[in-house]
Amino acid sequence: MSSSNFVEVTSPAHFQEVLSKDLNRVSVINFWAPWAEPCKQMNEVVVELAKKYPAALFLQEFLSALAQVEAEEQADISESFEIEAVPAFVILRGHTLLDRISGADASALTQSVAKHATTPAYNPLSRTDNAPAKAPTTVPSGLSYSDKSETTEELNQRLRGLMTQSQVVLFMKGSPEAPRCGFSRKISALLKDNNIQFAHFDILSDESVRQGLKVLNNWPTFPQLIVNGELVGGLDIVQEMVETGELKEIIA
Ligand SMILES: N[C@@H](CCC(=O)N[C@@H](CS)C(=O)NCC(=O)O)C(=O)O
Repeated sequence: MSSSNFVEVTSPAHFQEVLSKDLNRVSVINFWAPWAEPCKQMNEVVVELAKKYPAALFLQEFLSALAQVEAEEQADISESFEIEAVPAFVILRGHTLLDRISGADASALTQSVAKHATTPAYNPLSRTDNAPAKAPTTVPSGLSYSDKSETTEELNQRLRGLMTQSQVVLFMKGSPEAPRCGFSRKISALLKDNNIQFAHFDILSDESVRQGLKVLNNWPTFPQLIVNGELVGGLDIVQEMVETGELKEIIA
């Protein structure tokens, strides 16, 4: 049995080359990192899907870059698909985006692959009617704002409540046990290593909190560490404050 539909991506050039070989072929890109526990389970799902759909291509994109501290070292491929946490999946036909799935949602991935890998490619040459050609489906990027009808004032009040739920609160992607971004993984390990007790909030679970905190704290990224209700900073600042002993001072 051939397993040539299961491919480890080695570079952006390799990725482009593989996709360009057959523009009608459906590809499933698995963005994963070894330190993110949910990826292990999803990798197994991907192996099974690759067996079930031999005509589709399953590309494995190992995101060591998301685990690194320097944002500029982020891999080009994950950046171009705006991958902000692992695991994440992108489904393409040729270079056309068909769907994206964020998180360890095995059933959403299975359903999406079943839908796209078995739908024949749209081929304008075989059309027999005069209906206008349909554009490929655009899929929500997963970045949509929460549909809660909350005023800015109410949101800020909720954010202040979350920021003061404990002396030290970490707003992060995922949880300390299952971080979904390298920066969040590093900061929670740093706090644990320094025996700092902290509460955490997964900003990927609430888009209003995610966007609202950026504005309220005037800080564009996560993680955000809050001490005594005030923003201290992200990973770089906290790392520095641990080294100088300053963090322990403000917590004591
Ligand atoms: N140098 C930053 C790195 C953090 C960072 O770049 N975070 C990005 C990627 S996880 C982020 O939160 N982007 C905004 C977002 O995802 O909403 C730090 O010290 O914390």
